[in-house]
Amino acid sequence: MDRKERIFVIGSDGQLALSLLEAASARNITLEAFGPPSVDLTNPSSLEAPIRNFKPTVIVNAAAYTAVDAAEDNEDLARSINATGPEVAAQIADELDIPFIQVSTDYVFDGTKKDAYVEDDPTGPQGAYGRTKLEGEDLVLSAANKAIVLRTSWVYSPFGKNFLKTMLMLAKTRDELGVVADQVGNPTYAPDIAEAILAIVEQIAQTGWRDEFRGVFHLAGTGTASWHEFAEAIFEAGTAHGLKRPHVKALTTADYPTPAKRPANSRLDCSKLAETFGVHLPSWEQSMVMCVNRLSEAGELG
Ligand SMILES: NC(=O)C1=CN([C@@H]2O[C@H](COP(=O)(O)OP(=O)(O)OC[C@H]3O[C@@H](n4cnc5c(N)ncnc54)[C@H](OP(=O)(O)O)[C@@H]3O)[C@@H](O)[C@H]2O)C=CC1
Ligand SMILES: Cc1cn([C@H]2C[C@H](O)[C@@H](COP(=O)(O)OP(=O)(O)O[C@H]3O[C@@H](C)C(=O)[C@@H](O)[C@H]3O)O2)c(=O)[nH]c1=O
Ligand SMILES: [Mg+2]
Repeated sequence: MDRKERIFVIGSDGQLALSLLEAASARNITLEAFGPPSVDLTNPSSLEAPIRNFKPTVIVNAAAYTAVDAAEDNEDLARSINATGPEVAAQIADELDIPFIQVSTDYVFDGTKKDAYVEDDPTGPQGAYGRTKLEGEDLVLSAANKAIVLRTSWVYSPFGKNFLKTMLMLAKTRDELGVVADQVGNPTYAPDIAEAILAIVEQIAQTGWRDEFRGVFHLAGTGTASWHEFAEAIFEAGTAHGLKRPHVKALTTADYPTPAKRPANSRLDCSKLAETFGVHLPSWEQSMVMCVNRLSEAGELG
């Protein structure tokens, strides 16, 4: 990486922000992460001074309102964090003539497609979270010429809240639990997303900006799972660390009602990313085992 690169990250303690901090520090890359109250997407006027003072060569937005069910009752707040705040950040990037990387979600799709989704498939969010994230994609692409939207899915990591950590916590107290088996997607390890973003930044630094970099790209872990299969694999990995393995009943979506509707299929075809940037994520099984091992080493499984 060109040592002159300076990466400004919006969001400081989420799964992706923490993964970016770790990946950059391991590689000696200048990257700083900024969150509320100093950089607050609900207060877009807070963005300008910290960004300009930092003199970034690229901005990565790793912040979002990610509480899928709570978003149903808080859509205005979700919109300010997922859409209108990022629009202002993208406008600033455009004024500085630097790339702006926005992270988005598989939940922009309605889930009715049989095959994996490609970037220009029709969207159709099923809930407020997906709706506001889709608005964010459009606003960012309109605001900044050098805008890259990376849609990822089912993110897990040792950090923050995620499905993998929820399952490992439930395994401590439950002999049996039910998990939906009729929603399929691509589990994605946040540290893998962070490595991919750094590789994209490096590619841009090497070749200079190219028109083909602008637009939407799918970026997800390799391989498919249902939430039920993902849970079973997590428990299997846990047994290597002495965790007891609960029985996992396969549920239908109707058996597990939630405020927000989720897509039945949200598998993402990531070939455009591989063709454009040469970036390909590891298999989710491999990364999931690394994540469980890491939690164990940190004493967080006991
Ligand atoms: N988690 C997932 O399963 C998936 C996530 N994504 C997308 O990936 C990206 C990263 O997600 P992930 O790291 O998992 O999210 P997290 O929920 O782990 O973190 C979200 C981050 O956003 C910050 N944030 C919230 N509100 C504001 C605000 N008003 N101003 C500035 N920062 C704020 C939070 O800060 P604080 O803690 O201080 O509130 C937190 O650091 C997001 O764009 C998300 O939509 C896409 C697909 C799946
Ligand atoms: C905890 C739990 C969940 N479920 C179901 C509910 C849901 O259909 C599915 C996943 O549950 P969660 O609520 O943990 O995951 P969810 O919050 O829907 O995860 C999503 O987050 C946002 C931010 C994204 O962008 C998406 O890509 C996706 O990762 O599993 C069970 O069936 N049993 C359980 O015990
Ligand atoms: Mg959730």
